[in-house]
Amino acid sequence: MTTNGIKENGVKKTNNPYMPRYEDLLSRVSNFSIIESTLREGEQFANAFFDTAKKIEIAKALDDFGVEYIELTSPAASDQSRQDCSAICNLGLKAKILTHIRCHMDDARIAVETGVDGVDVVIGTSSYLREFSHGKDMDYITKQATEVINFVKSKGIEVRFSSEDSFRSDLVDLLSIYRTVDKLGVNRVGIADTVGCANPRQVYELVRTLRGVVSCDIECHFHNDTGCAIANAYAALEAGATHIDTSVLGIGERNGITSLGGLCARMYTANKDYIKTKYKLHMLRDLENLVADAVSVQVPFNNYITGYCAFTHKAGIHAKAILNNPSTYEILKPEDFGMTRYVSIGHRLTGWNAVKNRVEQLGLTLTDDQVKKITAKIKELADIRPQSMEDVDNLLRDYHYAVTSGDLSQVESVLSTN
Ligand SMILES: CC(=O)SCCNC(=O)CCNC(=O)[C@H](O)C(C)(C)COP(=O)(O)OP(=O)(O)OC[C@H]1O[C@@H](n2cnc3c(N)ncnc32)[C@H](O)[C@@H]1OP(=O)(O)O
Ligand SMILES: O=C(O)CCC(=O)C(=O)O
Ligand SMILES: [Zn+2]
Repeated sequence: MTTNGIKENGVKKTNNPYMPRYEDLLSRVSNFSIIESTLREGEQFANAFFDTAKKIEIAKALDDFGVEYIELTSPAASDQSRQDCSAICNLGLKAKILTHIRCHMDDARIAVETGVDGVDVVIGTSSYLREFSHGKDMDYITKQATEVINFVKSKGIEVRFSSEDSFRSDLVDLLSIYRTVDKLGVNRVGIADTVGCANPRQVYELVRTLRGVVSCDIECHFHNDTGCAIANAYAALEAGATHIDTSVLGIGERNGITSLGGLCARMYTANKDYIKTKYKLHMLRDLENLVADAVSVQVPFNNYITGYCAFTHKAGIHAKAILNNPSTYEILKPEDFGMTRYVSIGHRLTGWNAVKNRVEQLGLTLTDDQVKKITAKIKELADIRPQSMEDVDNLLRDYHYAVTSGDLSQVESVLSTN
């Protein structure tokens, strides 16, 4: 690794603190592609059933959003899956269309006839899957992969080879098969955290090691069983991965994979302009609603970007600062995603600055001292039950009316404890 003042490849580096570090040169956080797998991994979600029309609607929406690749269910899964794959290939979308198959010639023969731009080939390399899934050893896998890859390449379309359950596979086996398929000329190799066991540090190390072994692109696929799917995707990009698999709302087998929206949120913090230029972020909400509806789930309340409270500020200390400068408590700008900010004031954690802002929004005029008094009243009421915005607005209007009337008994009546 390059570090200042340390010899690398026999060359002494100068001790310049501004010199780019090796890690920075590896990083692809500002230069990566999304392989959107709602129509493949997402179809493995427990609730998912997409008919042809729904698949086409989702594929078009993903294409509009700007993802670079759309991955579809294996055409070997069923006759309708094969027909749907061809139908989506015929849509003439900007995104490249991929399908995902087992490392098997039977599947490969069907896949190349669908009109896809590329085929994602996968086979398990961990001892679990070698023993209990397909039952093949590494020699057999290598032979089979060679045949399938050469066949797909002979059709002039992209091919990716991926090792399922990469993080529970033997590192020597992994690097050896990746090196072999790289030499065969695959477009990408894939690393898959199939069971969601990996953490960002392990991901960084494996991807960085692989980056030194293959010259092709590196795709990564992360399951979210232990909550690391987005962080792992970020770590992979930092280590030189070029492609990340996502699905809308993260739907997939078990509790799913890196979500498209979550990845956008994370990458926005790394390079806002890059993400804003590449993807139509304001379409995210409609895209998520489309998929949520198709699989009969609600968008989670705490979803990245589009969760109902993702841009709601509540505590008085936050509200004051947000009203002065939204960057104080917002790393994502809601307007960049077609969302709006909301300051909630009808509760006992509110503060006079937030209430004053609401007073001004309503076009009322109160002194700071008066705002503080009515804030105390809001808190008193909210100690009993939360107040809706309408409740608060009515109270503010009543109080304003009372103070402008000059009738002290009316003022006291508004402020008094009932
Ligand atoms: C981690 C992942 O998500 S990988 C992608 C998962 N996607 C899918 O499974 C797609 C949907 N699947 C299907 O429709 C079916 O499973 C099919 C059509 C692929 C296969 O169906 P079947 O022939 O009935 O086999 P079944 O599903 O019971 O078992 C899988 C077979 O593939 C073999 N296999 C499993 N993984 C692989 C692989 N990556 N490469 C080659 N063969 C494999 C298994 O050994 C087993 O073979 P067997 O028939 O000799 O026992
Ligand atoms: O093909 C791949 O890389 C990933 C397959 C998959 O869905 C997984 O391993 O979880
Ligand atoms: Zn998966």
